[in-house]
Amino acid sequence: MPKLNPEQQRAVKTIDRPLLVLAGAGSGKTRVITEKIAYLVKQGLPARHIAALTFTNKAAREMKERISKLLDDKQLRGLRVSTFHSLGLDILRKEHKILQYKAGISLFDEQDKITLLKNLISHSNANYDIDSVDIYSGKIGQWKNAFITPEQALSHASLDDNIAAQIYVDYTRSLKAYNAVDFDDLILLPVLIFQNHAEILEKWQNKIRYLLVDEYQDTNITQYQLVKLLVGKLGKFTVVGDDDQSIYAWRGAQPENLAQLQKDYARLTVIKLEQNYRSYGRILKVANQLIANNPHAFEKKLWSNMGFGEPLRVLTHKNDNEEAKQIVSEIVHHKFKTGADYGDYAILYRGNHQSRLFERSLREFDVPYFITGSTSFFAYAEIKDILSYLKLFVNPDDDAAFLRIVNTPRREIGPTTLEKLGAYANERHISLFSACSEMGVREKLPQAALARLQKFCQWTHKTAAAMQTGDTFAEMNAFIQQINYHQWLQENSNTQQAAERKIKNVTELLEWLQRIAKSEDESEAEKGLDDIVSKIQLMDILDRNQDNQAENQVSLMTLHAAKGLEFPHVFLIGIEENILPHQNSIESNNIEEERRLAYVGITRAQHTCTFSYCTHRKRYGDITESEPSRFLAELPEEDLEWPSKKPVDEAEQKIRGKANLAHLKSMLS
Ligand SMILES: Nc1ncnc2c1ncn2[C@@H]1O[C@H](COP(=O)(O)OP(=O)(O)OP(=O)(O)O)[C@@H](O)[C@H]1O
Ligand SMILES: [Mg+2]
Repeated sequence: MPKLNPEQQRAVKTIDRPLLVLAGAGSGKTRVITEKIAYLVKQGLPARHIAALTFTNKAAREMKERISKLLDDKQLRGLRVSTFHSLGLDILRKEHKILQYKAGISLFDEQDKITLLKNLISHSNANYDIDSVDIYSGKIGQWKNAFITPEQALSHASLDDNIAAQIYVDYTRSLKAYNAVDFDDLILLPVLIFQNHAEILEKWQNKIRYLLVDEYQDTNITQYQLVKLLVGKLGKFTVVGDDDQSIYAWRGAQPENLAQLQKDYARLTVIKLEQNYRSYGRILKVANQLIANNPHAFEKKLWSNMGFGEPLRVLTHKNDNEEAKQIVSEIVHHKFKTGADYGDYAILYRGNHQSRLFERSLREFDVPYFITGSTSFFAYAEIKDILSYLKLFVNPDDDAAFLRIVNTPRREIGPTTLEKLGAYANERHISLFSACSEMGVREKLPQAALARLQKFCQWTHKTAAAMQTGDTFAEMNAFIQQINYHQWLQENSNTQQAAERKIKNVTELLEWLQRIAKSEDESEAEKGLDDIVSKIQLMDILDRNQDNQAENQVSLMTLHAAKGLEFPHVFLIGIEENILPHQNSIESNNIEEERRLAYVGITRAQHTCTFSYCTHRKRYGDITESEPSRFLAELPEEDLEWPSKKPVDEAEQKIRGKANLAHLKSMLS
């Protein structure tokens, strides 16, 4: 490992006061975090008192890996390196009683949330509009991220937001009735607990005596509250971030949190790192010039002594099919010429849908690849089914799980029955499962239908008990047999092949669950069914298939997913108006965030960075004309190369015109 530079060393050794490391891409911020953890342990602070927080499981995993090279197993024991959300889940699972939650809390994902909201809307007499369900859902998320409770939302909401605020109140009440929380609650509820119960806060402050946060610019208001509460007045923390890489405003991120730190902690030390160890100088120069077009609250410099490097290429294509083909063929040739590994290449894009044509070309060329964040294993119906059963065993009040599997496989429990049951449960503010055993429901449902429901409930109880007391995994296999699930999959698949694939997925899920149960984990010794289920639920929501990439595969991912990573060769594709910058951002005049995204993309590159755009592209079934992104015109002309001159002279002229204009402007100002 090369030595840390003096500023990095200062950052590692500053432990007696709050510290902010504010620095550009590739300057070693994440490295400071990992080295600092090792330093703290070697200074005598046991690892179990240290927590490091990141935003994705992938980042957490990478960080753990880096630290394990610096410390041995014994020194590492109890170290907490996790996402904000899994720390929140941990707190909630230990302290749920204070909020009158029962053990076995269910975690609702976005789809569960929408289903619940729709259900509330359809059973309510209030003036709710089913077509606005996405808007309500978004609003509720924004409130939770801004640390606004339902009561506060209701009393402060504008006329426009009033209905959403009412739904927020109902939604919160229903979640509680189902013993469920949503993703945003994983931060919000721990903050509420800490704010209202000093003794619990003190316990956690004692547990976590030093806190480190990576990518701090992406914290939202509620996350900042959590950090503030945990570190207390002493402010034993290190946070690192880069305001130019703030790309989660749409999820409530507040880059202002960087400035806020200075106001909240008078003793805050700010360290800036200026040397970039990742990229060739030219890549850095191009990135710096692009981001200079954004206003800046903090002045940062960034230089590299890795050598200047070749000009960055801009490839133009006549359509998106060609783009995919040519880039894949470039990669194959380049690899052949230089002896690089496929793992050295990354194809980055603005939206997930852009990966499709590339996948096809990669397969045609027989190039191994890995897509981060594509359709998740957890999105498969059979996986959702089995997980819903398990969720229901852990928490019978989980209505989302109940509805998913009460009639899968078929039990002759139809929509009319469920509708009547739902109306009754809603009236009484209880879960569907509880409603089945109430006296009052007898008047609402035909006897035969109710008998079938009750039979299902009894079976659920019995199986859940067996799973909790007996051999969990043997019981899991047993229940899947009892419900004849494999046969049901056979009957409900179009081909034998599809059925086999689904059965294989189920087997894989069971193996995975077993691995989770066995995996040694920082803070938990016991691994009951509810532990396993909550772990896998969070994995599902956070990860969406970001799991173990094999070596020697080309990486495909969105710019958002690429944050924090680095690759020798980067292809930034679809650098076109309405894609990057995204159409929505153009319409809402939010170009700065798009520029930061482009900056994140360019700064992932170590040796080469190639841009590519098309003059025509298929959108919504039609061929439409595409214009190169305005960001290309903001880049220094002398550092770009346009190899494919012929077919698009005109477009290039246009860009060069703009580039000259930008150049002139920058000279004049
Ligand atoms: N002092 C150093 N000497 C040599 N290499 C270093 C040094 N510090 C960091 N590096 C290397 O530089 C690269 C970038 O470091 P790191 O990922 O920590 O940067 P970062 O500031 O977190 O970047 P980003 O803003 O993209 O998250 C890594 O490959 C890291 O190993
Ligand atoms: Mg980093």
